[in-house]
This record gives sequence, C-alpha cells and structure tokens, in this order.
Amino acid sequence: LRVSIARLRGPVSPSFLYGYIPTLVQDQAGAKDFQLQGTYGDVIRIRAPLGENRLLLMDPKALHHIFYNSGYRYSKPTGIRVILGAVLGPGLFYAEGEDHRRQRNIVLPGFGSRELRSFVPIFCSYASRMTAYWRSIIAADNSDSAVIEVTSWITRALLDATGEAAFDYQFGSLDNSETDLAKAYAHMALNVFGVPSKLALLVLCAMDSWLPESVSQFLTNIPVPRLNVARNVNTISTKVAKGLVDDKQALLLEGKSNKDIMSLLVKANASEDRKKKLPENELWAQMNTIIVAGHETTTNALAWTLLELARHPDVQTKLRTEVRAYLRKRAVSELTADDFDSMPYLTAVVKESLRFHPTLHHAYRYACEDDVLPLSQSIIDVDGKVLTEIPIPKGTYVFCSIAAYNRNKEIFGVDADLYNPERWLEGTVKPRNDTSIGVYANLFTFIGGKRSCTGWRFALLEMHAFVTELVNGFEFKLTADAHRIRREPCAVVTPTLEGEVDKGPQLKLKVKIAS
Ligand code: HEM
Repeated sequence: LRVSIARLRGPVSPSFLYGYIPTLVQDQAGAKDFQLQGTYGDVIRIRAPLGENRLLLMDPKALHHIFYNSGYRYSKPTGIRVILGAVLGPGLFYAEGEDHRRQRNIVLPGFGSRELRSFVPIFCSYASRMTAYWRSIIAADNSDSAVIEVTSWITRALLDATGEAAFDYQFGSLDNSETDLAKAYAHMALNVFGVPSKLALLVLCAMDSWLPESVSQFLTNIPVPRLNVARNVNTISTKVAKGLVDDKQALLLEGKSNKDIMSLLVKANASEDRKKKLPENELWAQMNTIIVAGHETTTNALAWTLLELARHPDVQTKLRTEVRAYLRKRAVSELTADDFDSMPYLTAVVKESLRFHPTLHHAYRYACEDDVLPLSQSIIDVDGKVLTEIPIPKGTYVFCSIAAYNRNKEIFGVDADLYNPERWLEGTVKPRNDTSIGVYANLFTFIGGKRSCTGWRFALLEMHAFVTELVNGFEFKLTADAHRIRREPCAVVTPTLEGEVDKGPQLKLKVKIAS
C-alpha cells in the first residue's frame, strides 16, 4: 500500500515554522476538531512545525486499534510525558511499557468496584459540607439566591474527598482555602498547561519529535513561569506524600492498616516481590497522580454539568423531580451506590455531560513502530485514492480526539452535537460491541485499554453524589456574562471567561435555594 500520510486531506498550514499546531490547540477545546471533522471526516492530516505530518484522529476502528490492539506500541509523546513527570513524578501518567504494567497491577486493586462503593458516604458528606457553605453565602445576602463561582468550591470539596477516600487524610481545604496544597493546586492546570505561546509550542514539538528524551528532560529544569509552577506543585505535594507514607508505614508496623488506596500502595512497597514493589519515588508519584488526576478532572466534569443544567431548565426540573421523589421514597440518612443506580435520569445526565464535555479533549499518542491503521469508513486522499487503512510510519504523532469521537453521529445519534440526556433513555446510543471504545457507556471520555482511567468508577460515584445533593438543594441559572464562557484547553477542559482568562477558572452561576 503506497500512501503517505502527507497525502491525506487536511487544513492548509498558515506557517511553515509553526505549522497548523497553534491554530489547532489555541482555539477552545475541541472547536477545531468539530470543524475539521465536518470538512474532512474522521482522519485528518495536520502539519506540524517544519512540514512534519501528524494525524488528528476520531475514526472509531482506528482508535480501537491504537488503544486496544497495540499494547505499548503507541506511547505518550516525550514532551507531554516529561512535563507530566515534572508535575507528578514517575507515576502512572509518566510510566511506559513494563514499568507502567507493574505500577498499574499494583494500583488497580485499590480502584475495584467494591472498594470504591464504600466511599459513597465520604463523597455525599463533602457535597453536603460544600452546600452548607453555599447556604450561608446565600443567607448572608439576605435573599434566596447568590451568584457563586462554583469551580473554586467544587475543586476544594473534591480535593478533600479524594484525600479522605484515597489516602484517609484530611486536607481541610474546604474549610481553609489557604493550605499549601490547596494553594499549589489552585489554577495549576491553567498555569502549567493553559494555551501556550507559539514559541512554547515550537519547543514542545521539538521535544516530541526531534530531541532525545534526555535533552527534553533537561529542558524541564529551565526556570520559566510554567515550569516553575509545575516544580512547585511537585515539591509541595511530594512533601505531603512523604509525610503520609511515613504515617502509613508506622501503622503497618503496628499491624494496623486501612483500606484506603494509599495503605494498599504502602503495603505493596513493603513487599519482597520485585514485581509487586513500588520504589519510594514512584509511591509518592502515585499519590500526586491520583490527587491531580482525581480532583481536577471531576471538578471540571461537575462544573460543565451545572452549566448545562443552567442552560437547560427543562432537564434540570426533570432531574430535580426524579431525585426528590426518590429521596422521599427512600427516606434514609445515607445514600449508597445502589441508590444512584436507581435514578435513571440522574445517570443519563451524568453520561451526557461526560459525553458532551469530556474533561480531557485529546489523548496524545506517538507510534513507536511502523503500523497500519484500519478504518471504520474509507477515506479519499488528495490524489482521489480510496483508502480503507492507512500506513503509519514509526514516529508519527497522533492527536486522538476524545471530543470529536464523543460526537460521532453513528454512535450517539444524529443530534450528537446537542446536549440531550434523553438519548441515553430512548435507546439512541449504539449498544457496546467488540470494537467499542471506552470503559463506560461507549464513551471515549476515560479512554480504554491498558491506559484507561483507573479512577472512572471513583469519578462517577463522586459525580452522582454531588449532582444529587446540588439539584436537590438548589436551582441553577445563567448569569449575564454566560455568553463569554470559554472551554479552555489546559490538559483538562476548564471553564474560563473571555477577556478574563488570566483570572483563572471561572464559572459563575446564579444559585437559588430550590423551592
Ligand atoms: C470525570 C473525571 C475523569 C476523567 C474525564 C478522566 C479521564 C482520564 C483519561 C482520558 C485518562 C487517560 C489519559 C491518557 O493516557 O492520555 C485518565 C488516566 C488516569 N486517570 Fe482519570 N479521569 C477522571 C477521574 C479520575 C479520578 C477520580 C481518578 C483517581 C481518583 C483518576 C485517575 C487516573 C489515573 C491514575 C490515570 C492514569 C492511568 C494510566 O495511565 O494507567 N481519574 N483519566
């Protein structure tokens, strides 16, 4: 098969030096993907700096091949990896190949369904503590409503919930936003990964495609503001992690040990079996990884859910009616995971929010060997040749578009571009089959295969707990500046306000005590 990815169709590059990369990544998350998908289909050639060809991919079969059939033959690109390594250390996000397999086998048992279901009371309790603060803000206004910037509250509630569930540790950031850890994490994604300048993108592309890994590693030591933030987060969170590990080790020596994820990791660290062992730096890195992967992602997933509820009052009312009818009938003080499963519209709203606003809009992959990608639908290249598969040379960089896959009309229905939870109840979504992607509901949101999100059940339980508490207690309405809300691409898709991006994450909603 004699085709080169250079002959695939794609947008014209505005610059030889920078290629199309700034246009792709400086726009709002997913915006260019949706536009290009409409013009070129599910496989798009993107020019990178100096004429390099990359792929923007949303074809289901090709993505299934990369994530399910290829083992570790597609790795994370070096630039992204070494920066993640600088923030989080050599944990799951950073590791590749055998290191990754070993780490994942040790970490996964902590994320089993039974273990996580036992965390539901913790999630419900932090949701209710957060809403108690909201009630006092509203009461202080002497009214029945107030405008609240919801992301700063949710992020602290989830930092605390993650700390208690995963590490049996109280971060206390809901009660005190000035703790070192809460301060380090505030705005971290935006400050490290927020829209980079053209020059920064050029350096990142060089790290990904041309420079040896050792040089890229060295470059992460350069004292520029973004990397200073990354290193600062790593220093502070590693200090907390070391303290925690010492505490858990002391408990273990006394023969006491808890069921939280950290206790499990510390036990693994004490193992004599090399395959089950995590060296200490990897142990600290897992904690950093779980905190960052755990709370930034779910915070934004919840923020986008509240925004869509404010945009769709009919959905919000229907959801509140279901939740209240169920809570009245159940009349218990503590909800369980089974209770969430008994509210189908709640689950439909959560699924639709995760589909429409995947918190990570791209997964970045790099072909470590020559390969051939099978396609769901044939494509036509610039020479008019019909292709049913495409050869991928070693070293090809692939932007796997989670955002665009989640809007595939064959899978999610002809109105996939609209927010509509009913699709999950009306049987519109194609049932899962052998070539489906994703660990949950046919969604690519948590990706799939060997590197799928380990915390997807954790996130779902948190989302169900928080949405139940929030819609039961409050009505959400848009404020006058809602038209300025941006889907800011900064590793996780974060709401910001046009013209005020430098102020950090912002989602202001009118929050009214629900009648
Ligand atoms: C709505 C919330 C969440 C979303 C959308 C999400 C999404 C993702 C995605 C897309 C990846 C793969 C990234 C890649 O390989 O390029 C990932 C990995 C990961 N996630 Fe999540 N995540 C969420 C919540 C969580 C939570 C709550 C935790 C832990 C408490 C967690 C822990 C992890 C870890 C440890 C990895 C690395 C897995 C590996 O490489 O083996 N995530 N997540």
